Amino acid sequence: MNAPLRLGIAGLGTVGIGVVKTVRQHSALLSARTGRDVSITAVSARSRDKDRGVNLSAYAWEDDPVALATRDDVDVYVELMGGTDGPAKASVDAAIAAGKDVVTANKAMLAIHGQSLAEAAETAGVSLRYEAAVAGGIPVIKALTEGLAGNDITRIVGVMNGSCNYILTRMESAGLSYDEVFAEADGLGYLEADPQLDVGGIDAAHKLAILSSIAFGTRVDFDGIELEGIERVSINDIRHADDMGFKIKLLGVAQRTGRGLEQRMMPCLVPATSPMGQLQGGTNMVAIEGDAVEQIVLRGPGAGEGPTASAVMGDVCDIARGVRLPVFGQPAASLEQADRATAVLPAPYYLRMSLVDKPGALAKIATVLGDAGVSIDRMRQYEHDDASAPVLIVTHKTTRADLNTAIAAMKSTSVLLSDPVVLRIESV
Ligand SMILES: NC(=O)C1=CN([C@@H]2O[C@H](COP(=O)(O)OP(=O)(O)OC[C@H]3O[C@@H](n4cnc5c(N)ncnc54)[C@H](O)[C@@H]3O)[C@@H](O)[C@H]2O)C=CC1
Ligand SMILES: N[C@@H](CC=O)C(=O)O
Ligand code: NA
Repeated sequence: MNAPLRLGIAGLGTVGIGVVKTVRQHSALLSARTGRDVSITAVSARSRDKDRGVNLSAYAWEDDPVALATRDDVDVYVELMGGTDGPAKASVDAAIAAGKDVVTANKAMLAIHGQSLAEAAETAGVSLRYEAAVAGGIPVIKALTEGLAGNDITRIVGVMNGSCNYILTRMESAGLSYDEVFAEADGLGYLEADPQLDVGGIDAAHKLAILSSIAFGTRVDFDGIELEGIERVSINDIRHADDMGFKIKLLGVAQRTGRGLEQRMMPCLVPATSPMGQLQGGTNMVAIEGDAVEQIVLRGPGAGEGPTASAVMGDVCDIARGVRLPVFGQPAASLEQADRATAVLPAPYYLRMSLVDKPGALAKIATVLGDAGVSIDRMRQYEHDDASAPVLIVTHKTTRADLNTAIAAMKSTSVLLSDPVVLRIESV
């Protein structure tokens, strides 16, 4: 048996306690698979006295995560507190400076500080691993950095926030409004402490930024993501989209467009019968497309004690086995600063609009679309109420620029009662 691998764990919440339980339950399995005894020597969290349902008395306690990260009897610092800066960042910096390997689940920190952390870790010759940070229990980081390393990755598309998928699918199945389901999800503890991170698309965008960097050899660029949350998705949008054969998903898409990198996280339509369209509740799904492999689809739990601990322990096992990889799959110094590109590639779009119920209103809309070069694939008009007529249009593939031209022209026709809802349709 080789030297033991000693963990120091900062953060004893959902993920931290999951890791403590896994290390205990699977000690024989971990040593059989890695050839080393994997054990915990010290822990840290905000409150020492809190009952976490697990006896922690065998471990040394540190109030300060920086002190934990630099202890002589800690080989791997496991950061499971969260937060972009503050103690998480300070302690990871300290661990790297002290020559410790680091495992974290902190997507917010990596999405903002990924480049500098990767450079520091690689300069210090230590590992910085983060499988739990993206799509929880799904080994998507491992798939990209290792299994698909021989591919030129062409596109990543996925549902990466379980809370948003839960809200959207629950709205549909229960026929409830966004506000009602948001309150329900909050009550069930499904949302982050700051729910805006979930419903604003920010958490999912953090994850997309990390995946893009590995897939396209670029520096993590969270600010380059075109971002829109799910707060404005109404039950009507969900019902009408369903009527046209689509589901609404908070979808992340990253792809190379020429020399630029396009990154989007926003509500999109996907075919109702597609695997992505059928994704229910808090499950995540990521499709990766590469020139050699064509497409692979990974699906599984994106959050929760067990799935996240599973991902953390996968990283710990690699470190125990001596597997060392550049943080983002290639040396951080070689990552390119990509130009930002917006959605230039054409796609079909879905438009929902409310028109004045007067003769010729629909004809005016069709004319402005035609004038802008936007071709209509399908159209549906619903029973009108006293004053307005709801209309749905699915276009053929068009550029967002041409569609914007058409929408601007629509607004000056005086037949629109409110701004149209515009959603891109993605093929997955
Ligand atoms: N809960 C989940 O399913 C997932 C969580 N993550 C990430 O894992 C990390 C941890 O998440 P959870 O376990 O859900 O959080 P949590 O809120 O359940 O637990 C956080 C723990 O960190 C400790 N902590 C927070 N701030 C601290 C500070 N300043 N000093 C010392 N201790 C501090 C708290 O006392 C608590 O023990 C976050 O980065 C989160 O984004 C990633 C994937 C899934
Ligand atoms: N809030 C996140 C938790 C895991 O990253 C989600 O809902 O997916
Ligand atoms: Na993962």
